[in-house]
Amino acid sequence: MNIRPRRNRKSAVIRGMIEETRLSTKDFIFPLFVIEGTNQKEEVASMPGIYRHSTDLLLKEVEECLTLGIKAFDLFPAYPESKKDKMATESHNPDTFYLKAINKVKTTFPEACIMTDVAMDPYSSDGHDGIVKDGNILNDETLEVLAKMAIAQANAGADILGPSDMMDGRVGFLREALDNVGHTEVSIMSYTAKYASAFYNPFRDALDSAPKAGDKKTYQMDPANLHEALIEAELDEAEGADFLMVKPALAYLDVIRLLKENTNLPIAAYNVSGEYSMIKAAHQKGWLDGERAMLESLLSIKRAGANIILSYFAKEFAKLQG
Ligand SMILES: NCc1[nH]cc(CCC(=O)O)c1CC(=O)O
Ligand SMILES: [Mg+2]
Repeated sequence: MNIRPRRNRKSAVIRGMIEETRLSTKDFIFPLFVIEGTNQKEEVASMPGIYRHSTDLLLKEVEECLTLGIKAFDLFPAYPESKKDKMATESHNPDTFYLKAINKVKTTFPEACIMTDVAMDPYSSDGHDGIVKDGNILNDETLEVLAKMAIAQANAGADILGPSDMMDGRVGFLREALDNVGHTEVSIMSYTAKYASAFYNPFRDALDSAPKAGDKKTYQMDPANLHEALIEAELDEAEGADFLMVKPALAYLDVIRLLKENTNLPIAAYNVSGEYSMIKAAHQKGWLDGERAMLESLLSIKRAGANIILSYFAKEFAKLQG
């Protein structure tokens, strides 16, 4: 034997030098849940360690994360049922707490990068990402609502908008709507390949946003499909997306790799709520080492080709870098 791969594994120093993939706090976007009120901090039952914050406490959380090196945040609002309707009207009410929270965070911490979510579900009495009519999700009518909320979020100070709804044509529609009102600098991170996944349930608990009837399979992608993601990617790129996202991440590492190899745009991956919760739950049961499982899964997402990772583990990861 003149070739022994184990020689390159013999010490921590050598292993460190030949590491092909390295995670950095700069890779992360930290999703945060926002609720109305003051001095509110509620743990999400199915996401240990993750909270819904009122704006005042959200500012403290953002400040702490900035100190740890996390500079990018994705804000999601949780609304009570009383604020929801079929048309998601509250999403573009200029006085709504979510838009005010975006503005407050951005003006308090101008150095932070603030991403927001463009989709109807947190404000929809149907719990769907689009307008529901006779059990169908209307595509083109939904685009008008998305454009209103996108402009409202851009006006509030969002740096990056994240359309997470999977309506066809929305990236181009939003790009034009934003440009028409002068928001040419606001970026779009498209949820390009978003699958109809079982791993979103804890998020829907956090937002109380589960569909009231039916599922999301007529707009979110079928987990069986890989190449269909390329169709979505080509369209989003042509429509002016600045970043392409794959979601979820761990069960879709092949999709991350495929998109990475087929675009020059940066690729983001969303390490979703269920991926977080299953590691936390197994750790709580003593069935695996949660910290190692976290690091290994985050590493796999980057190794697959993601430039950016949206993850509920972001803060925990940053703390470990210490
Ligand atoms: N527009 C909805 C939206 N935006 C982000 C997530 C999921 C995020 C997560 O699970 O962490 C979802 C859930 C869904 O599509 O039902
Ligand atoms: Mg699409």
